[in-house]
Amino acid sequence: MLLRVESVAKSFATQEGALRVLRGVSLHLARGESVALTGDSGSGKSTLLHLCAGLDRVDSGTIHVADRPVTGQSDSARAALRRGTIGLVFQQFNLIASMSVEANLAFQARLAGREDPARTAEVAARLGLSDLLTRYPENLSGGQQQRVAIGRTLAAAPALVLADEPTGNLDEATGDAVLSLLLDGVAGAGAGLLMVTHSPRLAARCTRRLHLRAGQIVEVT
Ligand SMILES: Nc1ncnc2c1ncn2[C@@H]1O[C@H](COP(=O)(O)OP(=O)(O)OP(=O)(O)O)[C@@H](O)[C@H]1O
Repeated sequence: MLLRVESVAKSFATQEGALRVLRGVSLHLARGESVALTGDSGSGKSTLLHLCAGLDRVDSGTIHVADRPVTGQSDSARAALRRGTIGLVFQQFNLIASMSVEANLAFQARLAGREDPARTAEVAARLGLSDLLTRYPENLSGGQQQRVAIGRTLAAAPALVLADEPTGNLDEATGDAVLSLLLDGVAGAGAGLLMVTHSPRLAARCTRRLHLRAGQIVEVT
């Protein structure tokens, strides 16, 4: 199993006391699956994604990615797992402003120890970025920037892609096109995708849909 989340609980301390955001969340995601995670604003979607990425710590429960534990690990061990196995795509494109598109595309693969110019070129071609390689992020449209962010992730060949509203900053038509590239790229690589989205329309394009309600997962069929 590529992603295994078992009975995860997470609270945040607030001025009104502990806010129990996740109350025993379990989910499984296999290779080749794309799973949409929907839920009302504040239901804990981003919190769950961050926990899966090892960017935050659970209160209780366990998370494994590619059979390796995320929970109960040191910050550096979680960072190493993230670098090697997980690709992150956020609503904010998070490109490195001082680097060209080509350097941005290669950056994560290098961090993962998997720099592969042929794969990077192929990903660039597939995402329609081949003519933009020498540009800098500030000279790209939003849709182009997000294609670079997705390309950067795919060029590193992660087993699991975690995406938080990856098309949230894009207009509908551009977002649809970018999501197609993300879904095709993940499926083509035999990876798995967990994608947070507000949009039932976008969620319907994934192979499976989960909904967070009152701190727990409900499967939507
Ligand atoms: N570091 C934090 N400290 C305190 N509260 C937090 C923290 N992070 C998140 N929260 C709270 O936890 C709840 C869940 O937040 P989260 O961002 O996971 O929701 P979400 O479902 O992704 O929401 P949205 O759809 O609006 O992005 C919210 O009430 C939020 O205010």
